[in-house]
Amino acid sequence: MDLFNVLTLTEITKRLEDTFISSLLPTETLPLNQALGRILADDLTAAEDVPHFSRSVVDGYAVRAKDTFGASESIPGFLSVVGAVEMGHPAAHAVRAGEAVYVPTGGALPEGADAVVMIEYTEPFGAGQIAVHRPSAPLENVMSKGDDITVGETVLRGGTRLRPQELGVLSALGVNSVTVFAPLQVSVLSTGDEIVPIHEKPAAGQIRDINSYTITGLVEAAGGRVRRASLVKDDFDALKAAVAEAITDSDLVLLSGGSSVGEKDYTQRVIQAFEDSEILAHGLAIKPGKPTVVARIGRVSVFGLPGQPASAMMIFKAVVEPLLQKLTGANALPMVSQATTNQEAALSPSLSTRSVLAAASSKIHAAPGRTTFQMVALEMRSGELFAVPVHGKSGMISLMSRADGYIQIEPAQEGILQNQTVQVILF
Ligand SMILES: Nc1nc2c(c(=O)[nH]1)N[C@H]1C(S)=C(S)[C@@H](COP(=O)(O)OP(=O)(O)OC[C@H]3O[C@@H](n4cnc5c(N)ncnc54)[C@H](O)[C@@H]3O)O[C@H]1N2
Ligand code: MOO
Repeated sequence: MDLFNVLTLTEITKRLEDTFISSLLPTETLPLNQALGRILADDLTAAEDVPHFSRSVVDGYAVRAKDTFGASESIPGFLSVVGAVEMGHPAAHAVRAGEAVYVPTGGALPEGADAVVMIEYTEPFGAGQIAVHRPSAPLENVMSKGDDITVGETVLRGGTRLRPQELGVLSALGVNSVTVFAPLQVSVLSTGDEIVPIHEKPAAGQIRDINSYTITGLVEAAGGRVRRASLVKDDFDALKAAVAEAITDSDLVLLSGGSSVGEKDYTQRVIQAFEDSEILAHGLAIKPGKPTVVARIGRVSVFGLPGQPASAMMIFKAVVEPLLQKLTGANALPMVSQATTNQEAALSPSLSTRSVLAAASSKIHAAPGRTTFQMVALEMRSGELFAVPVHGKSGMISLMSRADGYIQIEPAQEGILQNQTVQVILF
């Protein structure tokens, strides 16, 4: 196959960074309830303490801890109850020596008190007295002012993807709108004369369009916005027109099919027909997914993903997603792990990926000189987690559906031995 300009994963990642990562990305300010999954543009400093008053974390009696020292089941301490805290109000009574104030969970800690005894360790003793059966340590059952978040603290870093818990931090601080990076606009173009829309029954020789759905899903899961997902025939002019339209409103164009060097594989020729275009790579030293085109038209990054559904997904995960993350301002982690062993890889996982360590259930072969991606299913066997290779042709979509994740075998590695610990990057 006459692919030229074949680059390794490390090389293409570097080229992509050099070509596309510019300094400032567009931002927008959104109400907090629309910011889930978006990437915070700037560091956020707490303007107040959370909580901004000391609170009880249990239902019980606010006390001075030293008044309870030595209290036990057989020799309780006795305290006078001088009041009760109302939720949503500051404590109306201070606690002095020998006194206690009832406080519900989350209620304000009265002045003078430094601990709360849980109600189950007390007993009413008549005449406004309680018996305390257990000693309390200072600050026991108390969340002090600023314990959760301290004023002046950098609570969130720019580049953080906002998960539900980050929205929680922002709400605790009363931040009701946030500045986030604008999502990347993406066009998904699936090519092939044999591909039919999924509502059609394919005739012999035809197949339904899988890639539009898998690639759209991958883009959306990575925080991008799909402007269009269209099917295009294997026709130079039709493909050129589709790409011309896509680059008017997209930051990233993802073609699939036609990236090889067959007679009707137009991707590379169409890209080259645009002014100010550049082929960064045609062919990657990656398995699967070797016939990939990586290019630039103006400031738009254009990928010709392999037509095989599993390969197209894999190339997206390995090459496109790290770029997409970078371009949307996600945390400045390195785009590629330089790791040569799995131990190192475990320490430098790629962007926004989650991984687990597991033992390889069998020997896994690798393609010499290429980065090999091996799909695996995870299985628990007698309390140990195993990565079981999922084998099949890269045209099989069920292969991806059976896989929980994949392992990345570096070009210098010969393969994986049975029982060797591997890092499984989860889908
Ligand atoms: N002589 C050689 N032929 C091929 C080589 C090679 O090294 N030498 N590499 C093979 C590999 S590996 C791949 S991957 C494919 C990639 O080729 P293309 O990117 O040009 O893709 P197509 O030929 O158009 O399609 C390949 C395959 O995928 C199916 N396909 C395409 N689009 C979709 C879609 N949207 N939904 C579902 N399936 C799709 C298509 O029907 C083909 O079966 O090249 C090999 N050939
Ligand atoms: O490399 Mo192809 O992308 O195996 O299917």
